[in-house]
Order: sequence, then C-alpha cells, then structure tokens
Amino acid sequence: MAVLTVQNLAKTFNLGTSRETRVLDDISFEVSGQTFVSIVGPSGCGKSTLLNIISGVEEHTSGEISLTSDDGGATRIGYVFQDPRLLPWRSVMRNMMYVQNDRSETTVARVKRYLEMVGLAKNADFYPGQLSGGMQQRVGIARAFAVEPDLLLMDEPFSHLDAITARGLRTQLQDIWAQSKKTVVFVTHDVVEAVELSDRIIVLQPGGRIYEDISIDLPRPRRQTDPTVATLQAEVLARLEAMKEASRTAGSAA
Ligand SMILES: Nc1ncnc2c1ncn2[C@@H]1O[C@H](COP(=O)(O)OP(=O)(O)OP(=O)(O)O)[C@@H](O)[C@H]1O
Repeated sequence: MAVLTVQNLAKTFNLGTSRETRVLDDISFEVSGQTFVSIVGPSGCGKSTLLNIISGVEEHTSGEISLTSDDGGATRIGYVFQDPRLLPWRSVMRNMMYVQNDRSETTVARVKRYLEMVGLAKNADFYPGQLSGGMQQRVGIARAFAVEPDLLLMDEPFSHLDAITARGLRTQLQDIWAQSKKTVVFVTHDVVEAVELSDRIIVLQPGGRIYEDISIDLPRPRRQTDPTVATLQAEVLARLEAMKEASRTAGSAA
C-alpha cells in the first residue's frame, strides 16, 4: 500500500506585484511502505519545496497529496534537516525524549535502542556542545527514527559534513533503515549517496518536473567500494548530466 501519493502537484511562489515563479509542475508519484526513495536534481529544481509541501510546512498551489498511516490513525511524519537542530541545554537523551509523546518504559527503551544503533548509547548524558557535528547529526537521525514515523523526510542530512564523516553516516543510515524499515523520502543533490541508499531515485529537472524514476535494484548492504554500486552510480550520474545538458540547450535555444 502506498504511504504517500502525490498527484499532479504544482507549486507557484507569488513574488508580489504580479510576479510569480512556478517551482513544481505536474508532479505525480507514489511511495510504498518500507521503501527508501531519493529525490535528486540540480540546485533550485524544487526538491526542498517538495519535501516542505509533503510535510505540510508549505502549501501547494494545485494537485493532491495523501498520506496513509500503518494503523489507519493519524499520520506521523519525521523530518531530518541539514543541521541536527538539537536543543543545546538538553542532554542527548533528553533531546531524544523531547519529541516523544510519553515517558513510558517502552518509549525509553526504544529511544535507547535507536541511540545504540547510531553508536551513541555511551553519550546519552552528553550535551550537544560536547559532540562533533557528525555525532550531533547521528543524534538527529536516531531521534527521527525513534519516533517511528509513518514517513520520514530527510533533506540533505549529510551536506554539512566532511566526505569521510558523511560516508560513515550513510553506512549507519543503511543499517538503521534495514532494522526499522521506515518509509523514507530523502532529498539530495548527490547521486552517489542516492544510489547507495535508495530503492528508487526520482530525478527532478529544472522547472520542477519529474525527468526519470529509476529503480535501484542492488542487494543490501551497499558499500561505495562495491564495483556494482560504483558502476550504477556512474551510470545514473551520466544520465543526470545528460538531463542538465539538455535543459541548458533548451534554455539557450528559447
Ligand atoms: N518562499 C519562497 N518564495 C519564493 N521563492 C522560493 C521560496 N522558497 C523557494 N523558492 C524558490 O523555489 C525554487 C526551488 O527552491 P528549493 O529550495 O525547493 O530548491 P532545491 O532543489 O531544494 O535547491 P537546493 O538543491 O539548492 O537546496 C528556487 O528558485 C527558490 O528560489
């Protein structure tokens, strides 16, 4: 069953005094439960806007969005941003608990389990200022998964980290996802990480239309050193570059 259905979605920003800009145009796709879908595309093609609309932070201009929860109740959406947004005056554990609905033993045990999955159980009493940027982002990811959302939205969560830290976090994200099987929509401009993480990659083109919807049918866990992963990464990257070139040519011909 689809957790997320997006139908003919469009978004136009009104820039005042009769100026407006269309950012998303006729976007339709479905995301089934327990799948990891990435949205990739060049800067400014509307990736974050799409995520903001799905989360309800931004309104859409036309089209339909529907979200379904596993148990038929209210839909829970989790969000991981580029920066972890931890409260500096709360310990790691208290940051994790802050977004939970209750303080029951079950909830505490679940939160600890997710902290364990990102290798930070021993840092539960630390304050964010005592952690590196990568560790803080791991707390942010564990916190989002620990809510056990029906849909987890991730907006370039590794873009502020150095390449080695980002690679380590991608490995951890794959592990935590394999254990939790949450439905994830992940925005990135990085095809390499999209291929490593995703079941599907939706490529947005400038002008905010879907250019391609690519299935990534590779066994997991995937590591960047695996030749089949590297080959597919190169292939998808070449397709993205071809799309950008075609957009540039169309733009200069117009
Ligand atoms: N509140 C707003 N008002 C007007 N225009 C906006 C607003 N928010 C975003 N935009 C415009 O919408 C377009 C898409 O922005 P968005 O941030 O969704 O792109 P993106 O693909 O996520 O880019 P990047 O990869 O650089 O983060 C941009 O041209 C941006 O200037």
